[in-house]
Amino acid sequence: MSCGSLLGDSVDIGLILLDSSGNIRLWNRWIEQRAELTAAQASGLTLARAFGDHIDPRVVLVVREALDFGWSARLSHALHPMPLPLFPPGGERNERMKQSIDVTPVDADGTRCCLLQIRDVTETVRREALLKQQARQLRNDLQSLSRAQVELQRSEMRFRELARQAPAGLFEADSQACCTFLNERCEQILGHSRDCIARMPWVDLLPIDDQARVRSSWRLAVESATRFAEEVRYARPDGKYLWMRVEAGPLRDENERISGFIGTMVDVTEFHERASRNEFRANHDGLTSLLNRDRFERHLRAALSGAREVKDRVALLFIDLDHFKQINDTHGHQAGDIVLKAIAARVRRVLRSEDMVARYGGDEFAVLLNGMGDEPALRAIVIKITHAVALPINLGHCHVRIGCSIGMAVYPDNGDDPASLLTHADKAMYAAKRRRCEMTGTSTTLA
Ligand SMILES: Nc1nc2c(ncn2[C@@H]2O[C@H](COP(=O)(O)OP(=O)(O)OP(=O)(O)O)[C@@H](O)[C@H]2O)c(=O)[nH]1
Repeated sequence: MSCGSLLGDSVDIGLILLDSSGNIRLWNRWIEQRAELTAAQASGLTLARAFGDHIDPRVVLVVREALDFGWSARLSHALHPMPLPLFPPGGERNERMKQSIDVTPVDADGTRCCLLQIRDVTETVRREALLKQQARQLRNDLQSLSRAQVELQRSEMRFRELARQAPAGLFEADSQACCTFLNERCEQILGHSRDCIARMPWVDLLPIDDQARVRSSWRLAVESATRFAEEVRYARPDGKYLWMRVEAGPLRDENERISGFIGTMVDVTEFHERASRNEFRANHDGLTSLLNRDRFERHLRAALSGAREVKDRVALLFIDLDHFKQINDTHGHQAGDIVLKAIAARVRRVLRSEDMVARYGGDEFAVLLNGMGDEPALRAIVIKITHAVALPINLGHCHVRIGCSIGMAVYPDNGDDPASLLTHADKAMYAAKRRRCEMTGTSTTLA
């Protein structure tokens, strides 16, 4: 074996040396393994004869140019995908190897020969294709990302504008109720700038007495991942006092963990005040502000069932003004109203705060005394009320005096339900009125 053959077999590229006539002189082992033709079989043949018809005509051309004009050439895979029919060693016949061929004129013993250096670029081509595919994918991903970024910016702008114009206060807070976002309306409601309350728990702005209750309600919402909803009192720094409805729902991160709350603050002061006014109106008499008949009877029912349980006593007083009509007739209806209001205030004043006083009808009042049952104590209260009612009432241009008749009923002595106690007290009141009329004639004492 020649030194050239030895060298040729030890390299990891294909080497073919053609003499000046284009006949094969060297055909290394690398080629043997991929062409399935031994060096001995190929020796002296032209490339076309050695490889048959499957050879790329460009190979023949560049070999001719190298031999005739001494030109070098490269047949790269990109332009000539498979110049020679070479196959991966041990591979299938249909898997032709991708190659690049350097064609170089060389001088051997004073004659021009041509050397073909053939490299297997199958793997390089495969990697290139993979890289190209990855680059394409990356480009697509980048495009989607920038589209998503534009969309995100747009939706952020949309949200900011919506939040700016929202009629309700919008806020975001962490699990400790510290605000991480507040819109303009929130600032207006709270009367604080965002910077001033950012990162502090909004609960700390509430009146001290309410903080513990609201804080524990917030904590409960955080722990159970449920909605928070509370109506809270709030004193603004400018001294304005308001009611706020605060509602918030949990926000979850990508791992479904609660990352905070997003919610609304709405000024419901007007609604609240209207509701309290309505509630007051539904339960109180418009002229005297005492309880109305309906509310009084509900209190009476509740008091009786309570007394029944603890075996207590309950007293009911029925007060009717004497000859009240004469005040209306003499001084006018407005004067009558002044008298009714004055009497209501006086009766209220002589009783304990826990006693209930109601305007029961036109000039009738009812009193409910819990835990009061013994006759002397009741008599003392009746006398106190009678004296208070009898004091002169200033009508502006004159004073009037008016008397009253009082009837009483005691649970359980005179009945054990509201109706029988009210009937008893009413009858007792009429009996008292008869006695007073007998004693005083028919006159209402006018000053
Ligand atoms: N000013 C005024 N008068 C009222 C009001 N409600 C009822 N009245 C009048 O109260 C008067 C009650 O008359 P009566 O039931 O005869 O009572 P009285 O004049 O006190 O007569 P006796 O109970 O028999 O002593 C009527 O004239 C009603 O019009 C009110 O809200 N304001």
